[in-house]
Amino acid sequence: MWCHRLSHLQSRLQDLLRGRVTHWALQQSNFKSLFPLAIYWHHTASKSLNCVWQQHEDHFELQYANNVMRFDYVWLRDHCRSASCYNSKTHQRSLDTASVDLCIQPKTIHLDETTLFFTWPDGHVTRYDLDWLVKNSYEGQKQKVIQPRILWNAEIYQQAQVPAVDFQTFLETKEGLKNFLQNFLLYGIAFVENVPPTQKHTEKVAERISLIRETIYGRMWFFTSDFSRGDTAYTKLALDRHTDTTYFQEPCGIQVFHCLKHEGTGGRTLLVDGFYAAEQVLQKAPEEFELLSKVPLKHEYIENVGECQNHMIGVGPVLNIYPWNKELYLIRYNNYDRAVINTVPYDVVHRWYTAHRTLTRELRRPENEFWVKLKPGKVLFIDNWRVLHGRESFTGYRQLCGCYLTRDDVLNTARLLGLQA
Ligand SMILES: C[N+](C)(C)CCCC[C@H](N)C(=O)O
Ligand SMILES: O=C(O)CCC(=O)C(=O)O
Ligand SMILES: [Fe+2]
Repeated sequence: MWCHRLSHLQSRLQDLLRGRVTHWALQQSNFKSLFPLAIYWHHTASKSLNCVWQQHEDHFELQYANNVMRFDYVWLRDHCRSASCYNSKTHQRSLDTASVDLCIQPKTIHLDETTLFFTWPDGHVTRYDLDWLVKNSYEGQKQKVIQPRILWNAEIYQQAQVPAVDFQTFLETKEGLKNFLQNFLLYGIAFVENVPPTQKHTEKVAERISLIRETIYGRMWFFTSDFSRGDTAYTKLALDRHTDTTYFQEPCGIQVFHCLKHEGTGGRTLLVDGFYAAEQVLQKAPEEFELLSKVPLKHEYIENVGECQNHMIGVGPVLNIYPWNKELYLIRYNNYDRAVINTVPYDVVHRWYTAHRTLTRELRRPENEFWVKLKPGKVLFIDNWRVLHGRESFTGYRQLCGCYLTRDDVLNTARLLGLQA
């Protein structure tokens, strides 16, 4: 932003020569204090408001409600909520951001009660409520989590005694739905019980909270151990903990399981909170956590069984975190479907394997394993971006039905019910 600084400095020097300096602290003679523009802190008249601000050369600084916030001038112009810049009916920006001068600076700034007024060089006025700025500042967001969660191991989950919601209550009441979603958001798993054991009823349950995500497995799927598809899921073999569809660019957000029938032994479902395990890695070996969040890998699904021919590739790190607050939002963990690692130099690969081992060790701790036998009538929702699932090998005839859900639509439902998601 040199254009900014130079032109500003020039006009300041001109002001100095003409003796038109207003907010210029001449008594401060050290070099550093001469050049940053704003030396002058503006205090509010009312002491109770406790707000001070300063107009710097390239940003606006605001201290309010125990926050120190810095705002870029283009940002301040871009977020203008005036009628000509923002359509409050559609909640969409009308302003063409590309028309804003990247060196823009306000001509004047003033505070009236709790509203800041920025007057721009063309005379346009932007107003911001102080609380809106606090809520929407980077500094404010950085300290907030996007989604509150309760991380669990088997004991924590069992002690929490999270109730399952009844089928009728879930379908017919807003509270039933809201309680269910709140638990799902907090723990990453939730159950609906007393569901008639059919595919149609399972679909109804799924549709109560989201659109169903159709994939190569269909919309609603129904499977047994007939190897009708080229994947170990369609056998009687045990499956170690994993998340599904790691080979999609966006892995499916939620998985719904309903066991419609099992005449035989074994076949219990294993659930592990991947975020709890990742948190242990962060505590014990932060540099390994960081590596797992930085190294991108491929997962792959290659199928060639009968009519089913598919080749899916998804790329991304094992741990996905928001860069501004480091919050974990997606774990991609499937050792069966992990593709050849060919995107990483050998020395990083070795460190990656070490980090992956640390995470695997945490995921495999028996105290982190929650085992449950799925029974007809009990529908399980799993946050496939957080909780890993697996199964014990089994004997006999076992039918499972379910579907994947689009994460956006589940969160949409939750937000409309007033939940933080
Ligand atoms: C659930 N359903 C049986 C339809 C699909 C199974 C997908 C299995 C695959 N290995 C994965 O983990 O993504
Ligand atoms: O058979 C099961 O219980 C689950 C298999 C599985 O991992 C899947 O279908 O995604
Ligand atoms: Fe799976």
